[in-house]
Amino acid sequence: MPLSVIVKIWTFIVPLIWKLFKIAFSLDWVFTLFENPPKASAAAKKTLNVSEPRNFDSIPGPWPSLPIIGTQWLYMWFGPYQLHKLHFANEDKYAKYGAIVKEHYLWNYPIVHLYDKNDIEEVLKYPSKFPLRPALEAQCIYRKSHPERYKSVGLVNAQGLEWQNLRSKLISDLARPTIIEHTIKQTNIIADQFIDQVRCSIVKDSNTVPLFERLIYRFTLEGIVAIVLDQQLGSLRDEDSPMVEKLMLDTDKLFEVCHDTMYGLPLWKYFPSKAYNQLVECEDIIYDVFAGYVEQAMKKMPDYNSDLGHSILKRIVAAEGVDIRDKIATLIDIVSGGIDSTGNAIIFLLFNILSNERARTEVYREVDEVLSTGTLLTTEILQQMPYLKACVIESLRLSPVAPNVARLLEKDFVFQNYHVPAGTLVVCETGVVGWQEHHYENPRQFFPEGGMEGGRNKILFFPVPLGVGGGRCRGKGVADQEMRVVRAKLLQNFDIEFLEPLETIYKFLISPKGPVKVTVKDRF
Ligand code: HEM
Repeated sequence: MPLSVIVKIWTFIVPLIWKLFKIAFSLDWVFTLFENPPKASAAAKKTLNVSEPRNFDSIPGPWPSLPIIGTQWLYMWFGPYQLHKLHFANEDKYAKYGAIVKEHYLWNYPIVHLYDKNDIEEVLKYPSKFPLRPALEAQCIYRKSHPERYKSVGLVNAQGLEWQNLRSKLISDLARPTIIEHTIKQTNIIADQFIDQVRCSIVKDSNTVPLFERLIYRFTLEGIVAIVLDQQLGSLRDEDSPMVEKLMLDTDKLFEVCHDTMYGLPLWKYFPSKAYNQLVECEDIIYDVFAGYVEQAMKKMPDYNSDLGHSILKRIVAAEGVDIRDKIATLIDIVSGGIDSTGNAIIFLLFNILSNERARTEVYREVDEVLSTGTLLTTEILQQMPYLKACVIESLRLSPVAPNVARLLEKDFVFQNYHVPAGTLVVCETGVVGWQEHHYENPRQFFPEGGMEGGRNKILFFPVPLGVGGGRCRGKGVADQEMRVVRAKLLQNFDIEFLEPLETIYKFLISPKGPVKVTVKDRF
């Protein structure tokens, strides 16, 4: 056989057989067809003027962007990604396309993902008067259609001057260290009730605690209600509290439906969809419960004017120049923003510590050294536990709860030598940055020493898990305090084992996919 025929067979037939083999065993090939054209060859690159920013349209990303649905097909039943696994999808896009990726939402609206630490820092630290955050459209529509309850779309959705007014008048105290320090006694009381409730829930022979994660969310709900609303719901004292159970399910569901209405096809705009109806139901129930608390507080207003003390509720109720509807909505946003976020972070923290032999030993050593049974955990005592603090930082890096922060650009930027115009929606993928190998050795390993003084985590800007700049999370102090107190008390009292690895699911936040299976044994 002539050599040319052999070469032809080799270059044509063999790849064809290989392709057929791939078709038979996987559908991955379908997606490779839709990826952007191959990157320029080295020779072609030489001819490019690298100092000239490249065109916005040439930003790499999944392809094609179809009429109307853009690249949303990626998340449909036949696509490679799932909306409830968006955190993995966003990591995969980084691996496939690099540090900047462009997708197209409905009507081909572009969304740019940023994966470079410096680009992200540039966006989040931009000295903006009013950082522009994309609002939850379905929630805004619901709130606008209820003017008897909502004057505005609420703190988490408001923009510009309206947002600044709400933020400065209503939630600046939430981040004040003196106020947070004052709330630590309350957090201790709630944490002790939580420990008692865990103890009562241990199943005798197996030492398992059914629905462990629900107990954690009850703790964060009770904690935030005590700190922000000066009340106790009593759900950690009374096992059977249907109202609290409903409230927790509804705040959890609210995150899920916000996720579905934000990332899924917005059919709810045109038809009365299930997701939108669920959003309405959750908002109604949460509103009714919390409005009741604020009304009770309002009745005591004359006393409040004379002594606001350290109470966040009293300060919010007494704030001048803000409509009462905005006060109620802000209290709702604070409380619902603080339950699942901190609850998820506590579960991830426990899992990361207890499934790492070195961290587990060190943490128990520190707890035993610093705490004796029944100690009230004060800010000073917490400061004597640097390893605990480092575990919180490291766990938020390894298992971020809020894996990205979105902004609408206020001016033109150049990222990765691509021109990105003002008005573009960029998603800063802070979670993926925390897993990048050029920042961390073994980034998938839990390594709390990295978060300690002089440790490797210094290279990243820690506040990112809770945002940076003007729009950052104001609940950081509350979350940090709750995480440290409950974890210290849990490990002071119990030997805990996770029976299975934690699976995660994306419901606006990254959450553990329950049930979380643990065994819990009394240490003393
Ligand atoms: C580990 C737990 C938490 C995480 C990871 C977290 C994360 C975040 C993030 C990433 C943002 C957006 C920041 C930005 O756009 O730059 C945010 C905003 C917010 N968080 Fe948190 N958060 C946590 C706990 C809490 C708690 C306990 C509260 C309430 C006490 C809270 C209340 C809020 C509020 C009210 C906002 C909106 C601020 C605004 O729009 O001005 N968060 N949070």
